Amino acid sequence: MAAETGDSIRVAVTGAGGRMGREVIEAASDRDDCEVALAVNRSPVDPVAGVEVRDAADLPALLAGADPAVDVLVDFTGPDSSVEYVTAAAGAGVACVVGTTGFDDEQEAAIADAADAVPVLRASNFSRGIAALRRAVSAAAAALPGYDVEVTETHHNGKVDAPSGTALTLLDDIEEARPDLDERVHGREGDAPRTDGEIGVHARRAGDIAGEHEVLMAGDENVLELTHRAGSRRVFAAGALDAAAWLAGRDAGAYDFTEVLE
Ligand SMILES: NC(=O)C1=CN([C@@H]2O[C@H](COP(=O)(O)OP(=O)(O)OC[C@H]3O[C@@H](n4cnc5c(N)ncnc54)[C@H](OP(=O)(O)O)[C@@H]3O)[C@@H](O)[C@H]2O)C=CC1
Ligand SMILES: O=C(O)C1=N[C@H](C(=O)O)C[C@H](O)C1
Repeated sequence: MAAETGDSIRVAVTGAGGRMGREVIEAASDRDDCEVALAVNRSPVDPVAGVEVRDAADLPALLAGADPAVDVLVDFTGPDSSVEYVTAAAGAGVACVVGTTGFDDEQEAAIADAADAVPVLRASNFSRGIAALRRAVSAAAAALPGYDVEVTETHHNGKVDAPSGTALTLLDDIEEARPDLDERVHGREGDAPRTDGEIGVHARRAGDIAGEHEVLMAGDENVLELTHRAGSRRVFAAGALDAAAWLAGRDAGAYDFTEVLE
């Protein structure tokens, strides 16, 4: 059973000292539908928005001993730690919202295993604008057969994974609508022209840009550009907490952010 309207859910935040972890804790402090019951980080950090940050190595014991219990763990960390934390949450019967990107196939499988035990909701991007962009891109790709498609993402200089998780999601969407596009060309250099099956993929890293994604579709004498820009990380934190409130109390299984928005 999902949490009833009006209930405040108890959230555990991993990576509490990171850019997104801090943003999630700060966003939760402004909401009535959730409270941060537990915050952990690998490295020691000072309290965030008045919330004490505990040692992430103790997460399994902290989850098991939480009274009242934690409802949902919200994870924005790295692929290795995300698998570790989600596995710990599954062991403790705690639902998970996962925003971390950059998983390899083995790590993807480990997260999928956790969804056999608890509800797990993942999204490469928790902004509603990207959810709308995905729908627009799918429709445009299907409507424009034969057009050349290029995806460009731009992020802050601290981002580790490239291309971004969102860019990979958009690429999956484009390939589903245009099965003839079956070769991802990352960056481009050399002396050969573009081939028909290519999708160009470009990752830029600069300054403190929160996240920009652009899909360009070009045919003869007309060009369509669809762009989303996140103004700050607040939008991702709000979406992740909306997802946590939606997920609490649901059955075990894998869920998608688009379901929260339906
Ligand atoms: N889905 C979405 O909407 C969004 C997803 N993201 C994704 O969230 C993730 C985090 O991004 P961001 O907050 O900017 O990153 P930061 O580098 O600012 O923070 C990363 C956090 O994860 C911890 N961490 C990283 N690696 C490990 C590890 N191996 N073991 C334990 N802890 C670890 C860090 O701990 P420590 O302090 O000890 O280093 C830190 O708390 C990325 O994958 C990013 O792509 C980001 C924004 C939005
Ligand atoms: O690392 C980030 O900052 C972001 N990561 C996500 C991604 O990889 O797509 C989402 C957002 O663009 C910000």
